[in-house]
Amino acid sequence: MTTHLDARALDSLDPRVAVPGYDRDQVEPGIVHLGVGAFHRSHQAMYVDRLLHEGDSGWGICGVGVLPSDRTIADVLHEQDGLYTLLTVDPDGRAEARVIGSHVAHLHAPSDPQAVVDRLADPATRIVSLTITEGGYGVNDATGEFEPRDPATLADLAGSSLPSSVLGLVVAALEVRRAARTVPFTVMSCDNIQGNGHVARTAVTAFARTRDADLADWIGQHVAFPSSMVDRITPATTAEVVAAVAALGVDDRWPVRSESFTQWVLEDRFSAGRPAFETVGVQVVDDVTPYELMKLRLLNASHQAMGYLGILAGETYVHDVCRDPLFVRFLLGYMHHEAIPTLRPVPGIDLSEYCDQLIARFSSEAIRDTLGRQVIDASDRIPKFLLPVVRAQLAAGREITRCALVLAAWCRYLEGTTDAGLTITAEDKRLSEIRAFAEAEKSSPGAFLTYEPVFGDLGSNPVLRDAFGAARTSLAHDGARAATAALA
Ligand SMILES: NC(=O)c1ccc[n+]([C@@H]2O[C@H](COP(=O)([O-])OP(=O)(O)OC[C@H]3O[C@@H](n4cnc5c(N)ncnc54)[C@H](O)[C@@H]3O)[C@@H](O)[C@H]2O)c1
Ligand SMILES: O=P(O)(O)OC[C@@H](O)[C@@H](O)[C@H](O)[C@H](O)CO
Repeated sequence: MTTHLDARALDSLDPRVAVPGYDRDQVEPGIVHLGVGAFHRSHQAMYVDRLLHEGDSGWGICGVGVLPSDRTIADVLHEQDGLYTLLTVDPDGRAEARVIGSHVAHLHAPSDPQAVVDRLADPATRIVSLTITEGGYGVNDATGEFEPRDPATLADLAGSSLPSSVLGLVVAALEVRRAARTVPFTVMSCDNIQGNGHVARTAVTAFARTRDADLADWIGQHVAFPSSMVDRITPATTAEVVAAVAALGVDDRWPVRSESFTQWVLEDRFSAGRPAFETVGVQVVDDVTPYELMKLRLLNASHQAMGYLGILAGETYVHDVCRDPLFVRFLLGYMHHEAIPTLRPVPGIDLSEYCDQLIARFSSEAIRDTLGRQVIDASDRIPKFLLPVVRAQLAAGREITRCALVLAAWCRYLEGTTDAGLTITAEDKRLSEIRAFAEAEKSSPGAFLTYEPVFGDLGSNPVLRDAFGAARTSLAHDGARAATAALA
């Protein structure tokens, strides 16, 4: 017997499920969040739920779906009065369930773009936060220039009457605020990108400049774009997660399950005020860079390091790979010998302990994270997570053999079959382009590395070309396990 989750159900839920202990009717949405995916719901919305428990009712969230495919999610949240269940599990399998109440409004931009612009332009909106994926900003990793490729941004740049992209919506609202002399909101990116604040600033100001140079200058001077390091492993919701929540008596069409670990390190730069994030576990700092580098190069790059090799070796789950001593040796070897030498000291963190903790987090069977999740849109992720390590190591004349094996495994993965001959279905916005370079590699060694949108000028580096060539040969002749063993 389950109870449909909505505001009326909160008083009668199973006591194992914690519920909002504040009056949601009193909560004002001071934050508008674009990209209400799994991660936002396990992370930022959970921190804001804690804030609301502390009595700060001015910082609720209005969620916005920007893609047409976000319609279903908008409908579910509407049916559930914005409520959903967050299930957190630790590596020992202990679980906690909590209904998150911080989403008090929701808009679907493709259905009503003007309503989104109005909400963003409303003086009550003081922070606009984003989780729109690494590829959502249209900034070229190799050049740092704004070079959008997605149709919605291109249509907005071409002058469509109502905006359909994140940048179009944000810039349209900033234009209204400037004209009305309303203090501008902060744009707070929570995507896994080094210097995510700088990247967001580049994208927003470059987009605005195509409209009005004065507007772009005003944004550059007055809008704050704090950078942040965000961390909580959150796989996509599956039917199994829905069933786990139903077993607690809650009929929730869109719960989310994450690990219990969570971290958020945030720069203290806000143009229209901020909630007391530090009271609910956020580390508010002057410079987030060392934390970002640590997380992206150790955690996210390790996901890349295990993804392609693991899939070629026939594995499906992150925890299976991370309980295999061979892959653990390889991952720790990558972390200690190739990633850590590129990092700065991180205040309060012992990097060796951090690496061991990562292996423990990755080994958690309870969240059932998949290798498949790590390799979607690899052409957006590899340049942000792994190639900065390659560049820094090459510049210092240090080793890159494990990184080269990961790149070679990505190339083999794109060729489309596992070591056992099973078909791999890759998903990437640039799939046809990048696959052509992987095919060319078969007859022209090094061709893969000349795919400029990903590798930039790295493709001509002789050290990388040699290491990549040797790694690819090893993978082709011996398979992923043996090639990994040779470097583990
Ligand atoms: N899942 C995690 O463990 C995790 C952890 C830390 C950070 N993140 C960051 O959060 C991002 C989203 O992860 P998720 O797990 O929520 O994924 P998800 O697939 O559940 O959600 C992605 C969201 O981004 C939106 N989106 C995607 N492309 C967009 C575009 N071009 N314009 C506007 N909206 C767009 C989608 O509509 C959706 O709401 C990641 O790419 C990463 O940068 C994720
Ligand atoms: O979601 P992405 O694209 O940034 O990267 C995939 C994973 O590495 C990532 O989701 C991690 O699980 C997350 O960054 C942990 O905090």
